[in-house]
Amino acid sequence: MGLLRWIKSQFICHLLICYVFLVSGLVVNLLQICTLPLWPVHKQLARKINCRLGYCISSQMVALLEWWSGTECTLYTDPESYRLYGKENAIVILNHNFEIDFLCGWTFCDRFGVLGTSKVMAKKELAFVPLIGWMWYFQEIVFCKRKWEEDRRTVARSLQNLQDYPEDFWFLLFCEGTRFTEKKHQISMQVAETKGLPKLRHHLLPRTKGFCVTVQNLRGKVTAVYDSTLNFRNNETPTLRGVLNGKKYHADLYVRRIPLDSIPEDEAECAAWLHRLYQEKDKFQEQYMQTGHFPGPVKSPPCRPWALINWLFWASLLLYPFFILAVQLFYAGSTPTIVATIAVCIGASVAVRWMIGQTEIDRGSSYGNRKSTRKKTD
Ligand SMILES: CC/C=C\C/C=C\C/C=C\C/C=C\C/C=C\C/C=C\CCC(=O)SCCNC(=O)CCNC(=O)[C@H](O)C(C)(C)COP(=O)(O)OP(=O)(O)OC[C@H]1O[C@@H](n2cnc3c(N)ncnc32)[C@H](O)[C@@H]1OP(=O)(O)O
Ligand SMILES: CCCCCCCCCCCCCCCC(=O)OC[C@@H](O)COP(=O)(O)O
Repeated sequence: MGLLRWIKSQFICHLLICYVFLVSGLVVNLLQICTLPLWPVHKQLARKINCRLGYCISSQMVALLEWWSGTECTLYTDPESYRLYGKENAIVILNHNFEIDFLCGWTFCDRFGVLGTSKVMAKKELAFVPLIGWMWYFQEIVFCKRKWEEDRRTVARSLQNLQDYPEDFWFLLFCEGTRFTEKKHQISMQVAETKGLPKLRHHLLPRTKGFCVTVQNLRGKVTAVYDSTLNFRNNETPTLRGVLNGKKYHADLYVRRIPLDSIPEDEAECAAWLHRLYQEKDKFQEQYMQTGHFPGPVKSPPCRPWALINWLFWASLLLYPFFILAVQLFYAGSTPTIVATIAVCIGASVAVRWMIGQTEIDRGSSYGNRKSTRKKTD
């Protein structure tokens, strides 16, 4: 093992990275709370400030992926579409097979300058994840309970709020609604069979309600759907824990730009359109499995320095007082103070482990583990 790899795998490095992340995150969350009085007075300014504050948190994770683990993210797309990325509002559709798929998504957002404004339809449970979930509240993320009877109104309302959003944004939808597992796949294919739909090998059957309501409510604001298919080279199974340990992964993302105007307005047709899209996505994944690459030319955006600069800023601000405190404690600290400090470190470490646990598929929800049935209200 090289020296650098050994250093990256050391607990003390993880502790320092997580310390910067936790403390800066709390500071940012606090600053976000301070913007609350601004919302009724100057909503657009409050939104712009919150985008930049949010960037301070999410870009630290991007920096971890790009600069710490050195993960390579390659984009397969056509040059015509490439010119528009980051310059228009878009709905992004992504497969949901990997623990760090959201992080690769964030990396591309950063490279196209839309990380601060990036949005997602997220399960409600994530709203309670410290720092990230709290930050999302101020970034107007759309939360859903994955219970359509309750979501249909709240989701539509949150989407309508984005109609006057002042900056370009990407709205991410994992239409499969949950991460891929063999069991969930098997069950969703039984559902596909009862609906007379072709079987998918690499995807769960997409849930169409969220997509249709998104298209309906963002029509006029969003100009395109970016159909994105992600995979990792050499059958890598990336984890956030691996990224923190400095492990390098190789992500390949295939993106097709589809004008929103070409998506049917009628709900049933829109749902059928999404099913067809997933059948195509499945073929792209099959091709990737066979050949090791997606169709289309490679047009990767360059890595930008801002995520690293942001991390260096927070690190220089927060690590110096941390070291002073540690030295003072070591030389002059009383036993109770030392014990209390160690307890705080252990607490912070447990908190970060819990947050990382949220990304782990093995600890995922049971959503999609059985066929859900719904009373026909629509
Ligand atoms: C150039 C570069 C391009 C791209 C770069 C890539 C990305 C960057 C972009 C942005 C980044 C932004 C942020 C990223 C950061 C972090 C994100 C992290 C995580 C958040 C993600 C999540 O939390 S995913 C989970 C939440 N989201 C969703 O669930 C969305 C999808 N779901 C839906 O749309 C659902 O419809 C719903 C949630 C709106 C409602 O769900 P509900 O279950 O109540 O109803 P459904 O209608 O869906 O279900 C009933 C119907 O489904 C059939 N059924 C039953 N059982 C199953 C089964 N097991 N599988 C499939 N289908 C099933 C049932 O028969 C019903 O059918 P009907 O015909 O009656 O409708
Ligand atoms: C630089 C700092 C490093 C510190 C690491 C702390 C990181 C905490 C990150 C928490 C971010 C949580 C985002 C999780 C996204 C996710 O993957 O959600 C899963 C859902 O889609 C579907 O859930 P499920 O139904 O369970 O499959």
